[in-house]
Amino acid sequence: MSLYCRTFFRRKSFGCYRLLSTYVTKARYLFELKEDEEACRKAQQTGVFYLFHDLDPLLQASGHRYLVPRLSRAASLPKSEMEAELGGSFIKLRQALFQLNSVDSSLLFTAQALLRWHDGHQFCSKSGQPTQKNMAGSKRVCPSSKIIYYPQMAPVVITLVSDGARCLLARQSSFPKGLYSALAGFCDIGESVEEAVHREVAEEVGLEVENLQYSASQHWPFPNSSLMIACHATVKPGHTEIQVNLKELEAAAWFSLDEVTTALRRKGSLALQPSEASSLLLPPKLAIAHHLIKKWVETLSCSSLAA
Ligand SMILES: NC(=O)C1=CN([C@@H]2O[C@H](COP(=O)(O)OP(=O)(O)OC[C@H]3O[C@@H](n4cnc5c(N)ncnc54)[C@H](O)[C@@H]3O)[C@@H](O)[C@H]2O)C=CC1
Ligand SMILES: [Mg+2]
Repeated sequence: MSLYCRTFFRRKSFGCYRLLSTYVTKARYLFELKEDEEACRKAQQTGVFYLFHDLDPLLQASGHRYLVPRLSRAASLPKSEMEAELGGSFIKLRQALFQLNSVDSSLLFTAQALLRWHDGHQFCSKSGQPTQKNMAGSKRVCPSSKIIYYPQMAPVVITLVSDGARCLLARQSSFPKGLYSALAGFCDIGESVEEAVHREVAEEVGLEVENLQYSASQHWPFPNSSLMIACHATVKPGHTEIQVNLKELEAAAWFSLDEVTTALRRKGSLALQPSEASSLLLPPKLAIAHHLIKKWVETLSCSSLAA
């Protein structure tokens, strides 16, 4: 269901009619499912299911894409029988990233993150006793210590640093060949987003940034659940010399608008053709790093056109 549905309908409230958008109705319904075990049980009878095996979703190949079957009931069969019966395979989510549409990938990201969290929180860290999941899967409770555990995301800042004409991209040795991304790092406990951005940039490339601007955020399930907080920032004029922290990064460099624009036009998978062996590769559209880089290109292109 679209979050921005334009249909409205009437609901009686406090003796008068109030307009509630379908988005608000949906949000209230999801809240009810988290709180009301019986409502959730009923919803499961008519709801649809995504199937996972060891955190890998069941996908059906369709040309160059993957479709995500929505099943009307949960079943429990051995893996191979399930795959044969449903005409699909359980595939690593990371491998299928390029072949999923954005709605499916967002739902699968959330579902996988939730399953992983439940798997890792079977026991209370205080009493050592087994915890119990509520019907909606939105929390786990320890009957002995009464502690309630809620699914967590680790805040991560991701920053595209610019010197006005170029942007700074970096790579880790684990990245596919040629791939460069924006600087990312986990927030330390007690830190604000601003402090984390300043520290991460200083730590990873030895630069001080200013003019911090929040751009967007994204839930990212790999390797655990992170809330990616994406920002733009600039370096102080004349202070552009990079000192790469080789414990964290393999390389970092400044890239021109032309280089980045050309790389953005390159489509498809993260594998370079032999003829492009030395080319710059950028993160896929699904990743918030891609959004940051695209936004930087658009802003810079507009300002150079206006000049
Ligand atoms: N969606 C996107 O566009 C992008 C997402 N990312 C994600 O951002 C995350 C952080 O990026 P990195 O450069 O690896 O972070 P980082 O620069 O903070 O370095 C990772 C190291 O930080 C430490 N660390 C501190 N708190 C941690 C925590 N809560 N969980 C795990 N390690 C923690 C560990 O020693 C770890 O080796 C990664 O999980 C990566 O998948 C990174 C780039 C792009
Ligand atoms: Mg990092």
